[in-house]
Amino acid sequence: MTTGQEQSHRSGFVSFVGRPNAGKSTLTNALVGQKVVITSDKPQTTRTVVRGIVHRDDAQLILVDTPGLHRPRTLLGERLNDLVKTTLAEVDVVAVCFPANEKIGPGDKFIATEMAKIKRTKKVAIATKTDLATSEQIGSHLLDIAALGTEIGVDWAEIVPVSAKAGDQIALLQDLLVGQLPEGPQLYPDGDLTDAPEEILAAELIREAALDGLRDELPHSVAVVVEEMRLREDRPDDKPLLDIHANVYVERDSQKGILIGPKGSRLKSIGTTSRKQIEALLGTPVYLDLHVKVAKDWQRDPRQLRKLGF
Ligand SMILES: Nc1nc2c(ncn2[C@@H]2O[C@H](COP(=O)(O)OP(=O)(O)OP(=O)(O)O)[C@@H](O)[C@H]2O)c(=O)[nH]1
Repeated sequence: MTTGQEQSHRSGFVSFVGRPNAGKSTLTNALVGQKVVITSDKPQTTRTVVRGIVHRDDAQLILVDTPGLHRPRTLLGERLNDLVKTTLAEVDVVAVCFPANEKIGPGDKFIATEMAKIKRTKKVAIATKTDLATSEQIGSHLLDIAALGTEIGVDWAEIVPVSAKAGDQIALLQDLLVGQLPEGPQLYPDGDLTDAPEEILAAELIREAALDGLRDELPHSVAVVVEEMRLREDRPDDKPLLDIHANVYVERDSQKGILIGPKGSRLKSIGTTSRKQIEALLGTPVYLDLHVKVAKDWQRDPRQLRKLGF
């Protein structure tokens, strides 16, 4: 039993929402202090619910990254929206991201209105990407966020301007989010940055590298599955090597050609880029074996979706 002298410990779950490209993934990484979630300049590329974990002496903040809420166009889109809603009803805090360099629009309003329906969860508003806005813009953006709250009936527990890129106000945001958490024990062991299986993290990094430089319509067609990941046997203890075999799935032959590139050049650079990132994340040298495969129209096929982990 505590005597009242000790500092209380808080723990809980926070989820970032906001329209595509609002900066949710970048913010998750900035708060955790390490890259655990893929970021991309293509909207709606975040698919897996990966948690980043912030460890502090006084608190544990578990960040749940969700795909952007959007009107579903395919079966995949519907699954994503279901995933988002289930996640949001279970977290302690929903942090709604409004990019400071853009006016609040119908998309933001749609999301904030959906959030207003989730009564139990506390809501925090975050003005993201403040490095892209002038102080006048930031000022009126904050007023707009407050006005939106009044209009749709959301009581913002906090309204915080931040820049994940510049690292501005990230520590303050961390404090404010911790302040919204209930008292509770540490939920994850020290040092865990995420509870996503390493296979999922590796698959996300490969997917991110594969998407780099692709045109708008292709990102939705790319899925990555790590088929096998294991330490190679008969290696000296101080020279481990992790073997990873992964498949990159696309929906059509033409897309396969694009991903592979002339003489396999694109696939090779996808492999090199993602291998380095996986090595940095897991701290082990990696041998990465990548194959591109066609899974016809996988986004519309429930069986294939399950196989690809959705
Ligand atoms: N200048 C600047 N750019 C940022 C900042 N945060 C994110 N970005 C950029 O904005 C783009 C989108 O960022 P993400 O973090 O992937 O956005 P998201 O909300 O997770 O996107 P979805 O997965 O599409 O929902 C990327 O190109 C980021 O580099 C920031 O603080 N400043």
